[in-house]
Amino acid sequence: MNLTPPLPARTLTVSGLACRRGERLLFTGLNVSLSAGEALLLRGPNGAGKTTLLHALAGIVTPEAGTITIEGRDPEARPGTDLHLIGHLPGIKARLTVQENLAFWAAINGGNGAVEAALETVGLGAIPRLQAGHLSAGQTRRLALGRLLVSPRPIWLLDEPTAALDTAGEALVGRLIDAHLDAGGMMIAATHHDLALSRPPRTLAVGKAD
Ligand SMILES: Nc1ncnc2c1ncn2[C@@H]1O[C@H](COP(=O)(O)OP(=O)(O)OP(=O)(O)O)[C@@H](O)[C@H]1O
Repeated sequence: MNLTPPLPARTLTVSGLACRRGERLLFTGLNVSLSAGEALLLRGPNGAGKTTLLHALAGIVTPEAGTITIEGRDPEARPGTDLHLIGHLPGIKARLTVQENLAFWAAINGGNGAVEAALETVGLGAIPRLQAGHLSAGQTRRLALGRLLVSPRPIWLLDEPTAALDTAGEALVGRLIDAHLDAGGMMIAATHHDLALSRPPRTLAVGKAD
């Protein structure tokens, strides 16, 4: 699958990261670095802090300590413009159609407008005019994944990307990530499941050591 053009190379370096939520210090001293073409799976039990780490990487949670450095990014660019965060909440507008949702995301993310191709790829090509509020859980997840395709960005942060997906959907996620890595992107996913990737990803245990 060749979905994305060559992506601008980035290096992500996390040093001594600590994150707190309320009274709880979720993790401390977290170090990892990732280069173009690499994938990292975040592992840990419920509540360990995987989503919090993704949000810190996306710049929407302020760490308690440590640094997150993205080398290669345009220092003039707005924060977050070289990454996608696909979280538990799909960010879909229920009253817009399937096609309108992706067109909306392409427009606000400065995308390439390849909405029809993206819908075909994620398996929603037959229902572009259906209101997104009527989609099933798995179809909703597929539409959220379509956002990755209409505005290519080098860093994908995915929270349980296979949630609600059937077997074919799980394979689709693997192919999308493989193509993204082949194009020079990087991907970090919080997941309790293995992803169907062609090359074994690195893993990082998130949570307190005690
Ligand atoms: N805004 C918040 N205020 C207070 N506590 C929070 C907040 N957001 C998350 N938490 C708490 O932080 C902890 C870590 O949550 P997080 O969602 O990062 O875990 P996770 O490892 O992704 O879990 P899961 O595997 O269940 O998705 C949890 O105990 C959660 O209740």
